[in-house]
Amino acid sequence: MFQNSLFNQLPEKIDFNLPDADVVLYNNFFSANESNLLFNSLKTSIKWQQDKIKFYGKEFIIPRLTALYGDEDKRYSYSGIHMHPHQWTHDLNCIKNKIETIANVKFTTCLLNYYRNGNDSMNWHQDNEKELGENPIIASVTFGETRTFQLKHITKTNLKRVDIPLQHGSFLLMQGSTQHFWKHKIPKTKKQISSRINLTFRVIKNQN
Ligand SMILES: O=C(O)CCC(=O)C(=O)O
Ligand SMILES: [Fe+2]
Repeated sequence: MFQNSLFNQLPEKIDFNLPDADVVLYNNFFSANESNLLFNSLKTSIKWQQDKIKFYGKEFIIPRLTALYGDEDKRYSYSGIHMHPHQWTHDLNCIKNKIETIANVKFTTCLLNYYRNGNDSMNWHQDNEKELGENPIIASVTFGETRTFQLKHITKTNLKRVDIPLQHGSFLLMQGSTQHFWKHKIPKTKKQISSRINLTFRVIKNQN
């Protein structure tokens, strides 16, 4: 306990005040100790897979590993990949409960990304699938290596790109009109870096 209180940094809230968006970052939302434990546990216990996507008739291997967990009745499709969720685990429920106190919603689904090294990445996109509803709320948690999260306004090209380093134990919350007006990505880096686990909690509306 003493060690924790001495060495752990306090959570820090940063509101980016972006036009047409609501993006807030909490650094050190999870303590260093909690983050280390969760990183190691998720790395080995999550059922990671590597998917292929079809783009203009050609197949591409996605440059990262992914996994879908969540409520059993909530399927999720993105980039032509249809995923059926695995059941919530103890780790995921702990993380979900903690972020729900801030986000004020009950998340139904968690899409996880495992970036093995600097060559793994995610291209520009908006999380605006129709099952996420009109104004998607996306809660993004990072464990492991810091990667840069880039945001770019879709129509106001005079606005500068925003680069946000997402650190071990951080929690980024995107909501409101963010997914209508801004796209985001995780670029590759030539730096020799180790792996990062990202969890994006989402609310999937009722499906038939
Ligand atoms: O790895 C990240 O921080 C971004 C993940 C993301 O944008 C997504 O899963 O939709
Ligand atoms: Fe995304």
